[in-house]
Amino acid sequence: MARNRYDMDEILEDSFDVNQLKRLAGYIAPYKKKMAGVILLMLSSSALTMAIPIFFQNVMDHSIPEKDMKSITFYSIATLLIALYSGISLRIKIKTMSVIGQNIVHDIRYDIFCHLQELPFSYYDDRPHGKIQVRVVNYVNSLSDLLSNGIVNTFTDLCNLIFILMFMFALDVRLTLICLCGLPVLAFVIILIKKKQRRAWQIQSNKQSNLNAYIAESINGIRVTQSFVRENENTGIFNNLSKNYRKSWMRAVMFNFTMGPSVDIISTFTTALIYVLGVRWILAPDMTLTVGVLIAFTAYIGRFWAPINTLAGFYNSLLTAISYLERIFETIDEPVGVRDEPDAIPMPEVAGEVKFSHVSFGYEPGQKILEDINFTAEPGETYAIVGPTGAGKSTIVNLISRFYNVDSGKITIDGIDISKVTLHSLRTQMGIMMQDSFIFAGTIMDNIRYGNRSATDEEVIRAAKTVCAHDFIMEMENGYKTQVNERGSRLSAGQRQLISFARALLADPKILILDEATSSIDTETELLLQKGLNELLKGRTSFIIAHRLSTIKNADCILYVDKGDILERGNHDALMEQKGEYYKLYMSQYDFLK
Ligand SMILES: Nc1ncnc2c1ncn2[C@@H]1O[C@H](COP(=O)(O)OP(=O)(O)OP(=O)(O)O)[C@@H](O)[C@H]1O
Repeated sequence: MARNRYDMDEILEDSFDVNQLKRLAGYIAPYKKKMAGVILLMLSSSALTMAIPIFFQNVMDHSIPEKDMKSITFYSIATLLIALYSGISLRIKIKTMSVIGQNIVHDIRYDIFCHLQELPFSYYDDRPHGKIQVRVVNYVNSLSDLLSNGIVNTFTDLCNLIFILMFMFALDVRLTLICLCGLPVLAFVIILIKKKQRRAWQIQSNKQSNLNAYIAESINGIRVTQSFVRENENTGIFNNLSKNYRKSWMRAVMFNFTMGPSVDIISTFTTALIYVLGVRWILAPDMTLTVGVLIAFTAYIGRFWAPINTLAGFYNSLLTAISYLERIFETIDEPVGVRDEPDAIPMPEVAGEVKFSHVSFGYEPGQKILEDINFTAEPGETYAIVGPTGAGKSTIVNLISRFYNVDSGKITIDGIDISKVTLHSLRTQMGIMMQDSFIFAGTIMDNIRYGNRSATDEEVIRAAKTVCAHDFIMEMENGYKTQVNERGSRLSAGQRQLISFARALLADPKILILDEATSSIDTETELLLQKGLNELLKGRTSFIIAHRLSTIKNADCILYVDKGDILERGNHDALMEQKGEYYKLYMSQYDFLK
């Protein structure tokens, strides 16, 4: 999917791919034994209930005329027992199938989530996150009914139909043929609306996705919305999207609603015809039909159309589910752009030499963000990357952690090409602090420990102390046990950065990447931090991106990047002497501070 927005529909598949159902069958397979048990149970109960109309026929044609109370009592008790057996079977079916249905839903959702964990940043860059959520939550949920009831009901109803037809044929062939006349009419209705119905559900799934995307975006952007007093405009956009969703849903569901009434109309017509002809045959001089047979037969007609109605319902849910399945499997099939090569080896413990050799990269095909980048950071060196906004600084460090693969050239660590090692072994040797210091819902302790799950409380506290986060944490009501919300909304931007800083340091990495790590920290804290930082940078290869140049003056090497190219390189003094771009940038900040 090229870049998508909340108001852009996703591309709709034209023809239905049967493989999707095969894949769904793969999820159902582990439960097939239990399902078969339920189907058998339901079939036995149906077979028994099927005998009830025959009981009626016998009572009407024999027991009542012959005043045989014994057989009437027998048929009554048998009918009661059969009803009891059906009730218990139904209860077992509902319970078992609900559990199985929810298990399958869980399995599918688990697979999508696992896959999402591996998908490259570019996948998330390209679409609204709400459109991803809707697949994991709503679309998968929508399969639940189909999986818990649909499949078993379809099997049992198909078998029921066969049973019923056998009984009906045994009772009266002519009446059965009249009843069957309705089926071609129903098939014609299905063929007539099938294509439109499928498309309507696909459109509905798109509109639902758009609406979800906008809700997610609005929640994330609520501060900006309220700051710029955009509430009314946003409500208007939401209103439109919601109306579009309602409209698409109404249209899709209208097709579904066509099925039930069609079945009803067709069944009423055939039943009426059966009554008319049946009564005629009863009244005929040769009396080719008895009253008992007609009564028993009409009881079967109801049972004949009931499964057809459920099958039509199943067909509806199948068409609905298919439009969701397309999206679900599309997500699961999304290629993991950055993944371990089949022969990837674990990266041995590194000393920390990072080398870029003729590296070029662009986020989109044909676009160049970095062009022929070359540099070598020796183990333990601190590299600062500076330059104007959008120059490509974050892109360089993202490539070191292999969040994206390079288009050409190579990046090596200690001489080993990073594309040839496992991502896990590579990233566990890096401490990365990105621009958006993401805070997860949980305690502050958990958030710092995210960098190293085996760290003790003491180690967490030591890391926090080093980055000067300890004091503010201790001032909070529960210290390290204080609960913070997702995104850390109750923390200041600087506090969030300090926590992420501690998280990166706790990983005790050989390679440290700090992307704008100190941009929201006040100058006083930064000075304090600098001391701890200097200690920590010792023995680690570090890449620091900073707009505030005072923080990187001591770097071993400063790369001045602009438009994806390294324009200047050297330490602070050398670059100042050069009186080039770095000099201008530094002086402009210096003048500004004067
Ligand atoms: N995910 C992305 N998809 C497409 N283009 C991107 C993506 N991320 C960044 N870019 C583009 O790549 C270029 C370099 O971005 P980058 O984030 O590396 O800049 P930067 O130097 O770190 O900027 P800043 O100082 O503002 O953080 C910019 O033109 C930006 O628009």
